[in-house]
Amino acid sequence: MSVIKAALLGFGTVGEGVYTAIHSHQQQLNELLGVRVEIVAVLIRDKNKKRDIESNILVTTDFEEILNIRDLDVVFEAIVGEEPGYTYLKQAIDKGIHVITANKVMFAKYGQELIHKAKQRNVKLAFEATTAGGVPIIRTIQRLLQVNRITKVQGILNGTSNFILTKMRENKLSFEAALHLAQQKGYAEADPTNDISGKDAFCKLMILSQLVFGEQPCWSEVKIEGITSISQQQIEEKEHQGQRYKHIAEIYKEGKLIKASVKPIIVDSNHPLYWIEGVENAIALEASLVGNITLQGPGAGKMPTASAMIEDFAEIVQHQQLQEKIPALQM
Ligand SMILES: NC(=O)C1=CN([C@@H]2O[C@H](COP(=O)(O)OP(=O)(O)OC[C@H]3O[C@@H](n4cnc5c(N)ncnc54)[C@H](OP(=O)(O)O)[C@@H]3O)[C@@H](O)[C@H]2O)C=CC1
Ligand SMILES: N[C@@H](CC=O)C(=O)O
Repeated sequence: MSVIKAALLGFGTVGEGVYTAIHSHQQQLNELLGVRVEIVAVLIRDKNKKRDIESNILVTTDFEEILNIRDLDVVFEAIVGEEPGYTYLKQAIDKGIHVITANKVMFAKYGQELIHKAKQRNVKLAFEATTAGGVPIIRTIQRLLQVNRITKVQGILNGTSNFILTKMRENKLSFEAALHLAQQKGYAEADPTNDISGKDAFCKLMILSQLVFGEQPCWSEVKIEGITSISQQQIEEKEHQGQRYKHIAEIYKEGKLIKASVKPIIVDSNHPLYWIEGVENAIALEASLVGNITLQGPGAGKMPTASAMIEDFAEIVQHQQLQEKIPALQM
């Protein structure tokens, strides 16, 4: 059986999830792909942290060491922020290594450039995990709605915000207590500023905009509002009126202009997003042929995000195998 060599960039919530998923689903991967997946290296920042990683795996803070691994097939990138993720992924693609990323901050800005680079280099770049955690929204748009013209996307794209709003309403938790819980559960980023300010949902919305419309609106013209100004009292008042606060990201086209917004909206039970609770995300698509489709599922957390990355991985290997059978097939 052939071996696929993989490296993990980052071993936090998501990186560790990918590590666990590869081990727990090795059998399924074997059966599906006819390969054994071997994690050969893990990139981290702090060498002194205790980690449960097999002793034969290279654990390093030096990305060069990973690039120098012979016949490395794929990297799973789950580190934080634009840099060094962008530089590392460029270097990996240049070396002909397939890339799977969860890093939306980096991808919202540099995704197009990396996709272009990957095409030139004939490697695969997959990014399902950047948007809506375990919900297969990227794949749905890419593969299942190729002929449809999508006219509008509206969704709850940040699991942490939705979790906080739900906990404040259902359990009467303070904002701080709910955020703390979201951090403990691995939903919120280590620095949760982007989650609660709306920036995280904005990055995901920009990734969807690129996918759906082939372009993004001018970032500085998009109104971005988070959930920090919503008080417990406001949430309770709305609850008594049968309404809920939902943090909603929306994008549509008006003529040639892309209109986008990210903000809390008060909705009643007639609104499909009223029912989306806790860490769940949901994305409603309006499309020319099919009409309305809503996808819903866990929007953050270790295993849902790892699931998105493993599914990307399976698709890359299958595509690679197909390409080897039909060499003329372009990526
Ligand atoms: N948590 C979630 O539910 C989701 C997260 N994401 C995205 O996935 C990525 C990872 O998230 P998450 O796992 O939660 O984050 P964590 O903060 O839990 O983990 C980040 C990991 O990256 C490593 N790291 C950070 N900076 C560097 C660097 N400069 N060089 C090498 N390693 C580095 C850290 O190393 P060390 O351990 O040494 O500190 C750590 O292992 C982020 O981009 C996030 O936005 C996407 C979808 C869902
Ligand atoms: N912090 C993010 C994680 C997933 O992208 C969120 O809460 O949605």
